[in-house]
Amino acid sequence: MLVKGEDLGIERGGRWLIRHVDLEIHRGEIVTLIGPNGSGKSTTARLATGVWRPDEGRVRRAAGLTIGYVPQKLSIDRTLPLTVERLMRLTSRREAAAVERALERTGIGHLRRAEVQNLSGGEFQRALLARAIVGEPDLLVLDEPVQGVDFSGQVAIYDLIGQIRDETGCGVLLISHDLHIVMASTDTVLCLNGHVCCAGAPRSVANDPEYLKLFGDRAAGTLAVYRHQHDHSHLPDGRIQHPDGTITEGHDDDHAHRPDPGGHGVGG
Ligand SMILES: Nc1ncnc2c1ncn2[C@@H]1O[C@H](COP(=O)(O)OP(=O)(O)OP(=O)(O)O)[C@@H](O)[C@H]1O
Repeated sequence: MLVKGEDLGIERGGRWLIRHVDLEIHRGEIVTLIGPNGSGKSTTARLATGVWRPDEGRVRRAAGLTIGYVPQKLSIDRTLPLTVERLMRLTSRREAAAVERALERTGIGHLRRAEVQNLSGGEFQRALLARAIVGEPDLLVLDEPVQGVDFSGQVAIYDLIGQIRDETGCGVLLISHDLHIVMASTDTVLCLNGHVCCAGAPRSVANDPEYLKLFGDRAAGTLAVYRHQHDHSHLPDGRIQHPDGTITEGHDDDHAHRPDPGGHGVGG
């Protein structure tokens, strides 16, 4: 267990931002927080990491837990001259070799000396991810790590996060708005709306009436995609076997809309 929060509540200005939230993150597990704007996702992440203390409930963290963080907003002016290398060391001292490894790991080793202001949306997010993993943390906390990234770039970044998890065994607490990707690349989903509406494996959350109520048509869409992904198997020769046993030729466009960046986390 890396982090365990029980019955968490936090009050600001006479209002409960979240209440009765339970959360548990294990080594090697990707836990994703979803929910509408203002539903308490970032607040929950702040409590989990200890940036804020809960007014109710308690949080336990593994002894000596180290955390790498990609914030939702970075308080740097992206128009100021700043190289990627310096961005990596802005808030903590890091060995040059560790910085280089992290940049290589996130696929932007060649951009070490590039100006941050010239990076594309995807490159910038990769730089933030690199910055979060330099210290090889036990837990990665990623608050909307694909902002400003186009769809295929998002899939690639989620795929990368899954690879980092596989290689390092770190736990990941993710905040995401993309229900499709979340359902495909997460172990556990926590659906928030000031409280926990529903939680569990993506499959069970996608079928939960609370989830469907909260996200309406968007949820119905995820469910369709989710069922589509999991109602058949892919044979080694590329053909597709359906639940009734029939086999059809696999077509590339069959999965054109499929967001699964590599099948991390969800069992078939
Ligand atoms: N320091 C604070 N003082 C008072 N209220 C706050 C504070 N920080 C956040 N809130 C309020 O808490 C609620 C939850 O905010 P939070 O940022 O956790 O939501 P979120 O689910 O991450 O939203 P989004 O998807 O828009 O990022 C919001 O109504 C927000 O206005």
